[in-house]
Amino acid sequence: MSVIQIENVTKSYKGTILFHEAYAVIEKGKTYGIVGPNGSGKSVLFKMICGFIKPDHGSVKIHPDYRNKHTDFPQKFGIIIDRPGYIAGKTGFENLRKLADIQNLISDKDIKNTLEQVGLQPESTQKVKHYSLGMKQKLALAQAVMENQEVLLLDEPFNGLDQDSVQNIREMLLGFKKIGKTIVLTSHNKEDIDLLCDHVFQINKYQLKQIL
Ligand SMILES: Nc1ncnc2c1ncn2[C@@H]1O[C@H](COP(=O)(O)OP(=O)(O)OP(=O)(O)O)[C@@H](O)[C@H]1O
Repeated sequence: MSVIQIENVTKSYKGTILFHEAYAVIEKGKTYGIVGPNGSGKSVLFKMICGFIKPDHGSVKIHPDYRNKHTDFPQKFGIIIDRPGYIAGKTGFENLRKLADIQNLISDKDIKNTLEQVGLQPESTQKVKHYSLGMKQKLALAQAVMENQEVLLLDEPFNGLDQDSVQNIREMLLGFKKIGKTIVLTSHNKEDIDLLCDHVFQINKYQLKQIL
């Protein structure tokens, strides 16, 4: 079953072409890597998948199981795109609790378990404004996965992480893979891509070229 179908998508900004008649299919339960140089359109692709921006032509089709009746944002999707806007004066837990309150699907304990899973201290009183880059990244990962979403769109999930943390997050994602989640991620690190991905699309000449 295909979760996402990118069909004939063309997108440009002020005369800069990013995609021209691009196609790709994301199948349920597989892990995909999207690779390409800086500025090639990986984040823009993720934003189109999430319905935050529209293609100029063509379409991004989301399987009905994941369509949301009320918004363009698909349901059962956990995402990292750019850096989430946190409330700087609150702790990691408080930030996640606020986000979780939107759907109210998970308990405080679930949030704390997720913080621990990504390598943050659940009970820490440190405010997010004092977080390091890597800690902010872990918080972004926590918000993406905390609700046990079926599909994860992760733009540069390993950004800013130290080696042990990279290992921890790789293992977390491999665990998600094992239980059948669908994962689409970008990384500039070939090792992450080789280790995690079943399939790889490379942005090449405005197309999504499947290289694995
Ligand atoms: N809202 C926008 N308005 C104008 N240009 C934009 C907009 N959003 C993205 N772009 C441009 O589109 C191009 C692709 O950006 P994108 O962030 O998708 O690249 P990327 O492949 O994710 O890069 P990186 O590897 O550096 O993260 C860039 O040149 C960027 O400046």
